Amino acid sequence: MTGGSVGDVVTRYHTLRSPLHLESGAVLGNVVIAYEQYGCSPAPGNTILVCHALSGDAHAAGMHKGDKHPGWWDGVIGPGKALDTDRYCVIATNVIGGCKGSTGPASINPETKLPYGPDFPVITIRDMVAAQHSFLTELGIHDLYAVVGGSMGGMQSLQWSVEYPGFARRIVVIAAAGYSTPMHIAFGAVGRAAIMTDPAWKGGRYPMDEKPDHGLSLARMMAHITYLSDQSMHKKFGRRLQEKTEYGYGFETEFSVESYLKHQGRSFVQRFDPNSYLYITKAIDYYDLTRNGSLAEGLEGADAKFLILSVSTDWLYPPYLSEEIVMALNSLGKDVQYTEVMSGFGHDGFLLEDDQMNYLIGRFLTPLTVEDIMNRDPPTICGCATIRAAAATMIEREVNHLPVLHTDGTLCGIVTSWDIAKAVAGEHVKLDEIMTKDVLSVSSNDTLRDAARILDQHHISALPVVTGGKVVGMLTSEQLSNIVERR
Ligand SMILES: CC(=O)SCCNC(=O)CCNC(=O)[C@H](O)C(C)(C)COP(=O)(O)OP(=O)(O)OC[C@H]1O[C@@H](n2cnc3c(N)ncnc32)[C@H](O)[C@@H]1OP(=O)(O)O
Ligand SMILES: N[C@@H](CCO)C(=O)O
Repeated sequence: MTGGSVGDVVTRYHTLRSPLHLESGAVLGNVVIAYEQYGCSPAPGNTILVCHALSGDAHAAGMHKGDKHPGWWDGVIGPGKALDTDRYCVIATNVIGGCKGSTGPASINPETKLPYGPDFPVITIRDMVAAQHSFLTELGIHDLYAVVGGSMGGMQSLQWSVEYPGFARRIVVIAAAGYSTPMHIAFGAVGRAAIMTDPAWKGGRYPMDEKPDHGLSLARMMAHITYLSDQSMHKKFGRRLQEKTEYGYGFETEFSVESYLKHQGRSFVQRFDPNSYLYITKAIDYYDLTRNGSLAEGLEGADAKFLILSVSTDWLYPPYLSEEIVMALNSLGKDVQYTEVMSGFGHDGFLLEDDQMNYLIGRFLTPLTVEDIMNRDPPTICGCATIRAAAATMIEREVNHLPVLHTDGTLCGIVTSWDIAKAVAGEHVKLDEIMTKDVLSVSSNDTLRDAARILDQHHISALPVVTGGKVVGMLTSEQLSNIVERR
């Protein structure tokens, strides 16, 4: 699926009119939410909220003037892309606790006129979602077509489904989990230790021009390894040596992977605040929808259609964590679709596999309808015709089903090749004697899932497509199976 870009964009800022009552019991006032809005104007049922991962922000798509890279999910958001801005209003926000415009530890505490630093209250994924909900309702948005997120964004998506059941009709959870595993917590702990043991950290009360960048850089270097895969690292770096760029243990050369990680560490400290890293990784570690006993109990209240996606080589959020979500949702009878995306990129695959993300998310958000695959010129037969004439038409047009029409062109029945075989055995002559009069049909904008459900429930293999009483097409189980094979 290709598509255009949303073009030049700007980040906007909204100050919440009401204070946030956080899960810890703390109250956070004067909360600013940084956001970007793309595509259509928000209207009931057309707004999609995009939730970012650990180091993401509100700049999900388009270009900021002067930047060399677009927003972090530009490949999936835009005209004709999965998050189709010709069809939807797409909004991305920066989470509270972040450092890209929304209120976080680096924001000025109105009481002290100094950065909050360690005085910033502990925040959770639930608090992030509550802030998004307050923001949206203050913008006059009281429902969502979908919430879409990867990694920590996927945790936010899941939280949306249980915190505000029914507010969002569709929930997309990518490369995520219903809880943080001990391994997640372990990586978070080492990253936080790297920051807090940096002498420049000063208990979190560091001057903004003397941040513990060394510790933050180390935290990012380690975390970034978890976003890649053994396969992608072999391919990207191998054992290549390259000229040393800076400290390299005194050797004249260093491995390509060393240089890459140092680059990622260096560029990360330019755009991220160490205290935000502490608060957000802690929020990720605290995330646990199983805390009331099981994931199924944690998801019980959810009211939405779900798409769960995992990445085959993701060893930070391995597919089993997504499969657990799917099994929990299935056990609750929820409407859930699941795909393991085949990718060598590891966890960050959800940021790189644009074609697969566009296809899978696009098909879920904007499902194929009957009109997309129906036979638009189906042969029909008049109810006054003979069985012989119907048989001849089926042979000539190589079909097994014929919608039967009244003289005014409206549908009055359907006859199948099996009906005709029975008729010949029973020596019937008139169509009226053998056709099915109580005809099941679909409309052109019904989804293929709904059509497939009718075919399956009634053990039939074709459905006339009817608009205004007139037959405008024909959908057969063969067309549906062709679609499945092409997927
Ligand atoms: C998901 C969210 O919510 S937002 C967060 C998304 N953004 C990030 O995580 C930023 C850091 N993460 C990344 O860059 C991720 O790897 C991705 C998925 C976003 C981008 O992946 P890729 O397109 O494969 O880029 P890659 O990871 O190779 O990094 C490319 C950069 O590394 C540099 N690089 C590549 N190899 C080397 C090397 N051997 N030595 C030094 N630098 C190197 C490139 O020059 C390039 O520099 P740039 O950052 O100035 O563009
Ligand atoms: N690499 C992305 C995904 C992490 O889960 C980020 O830094 O946010």
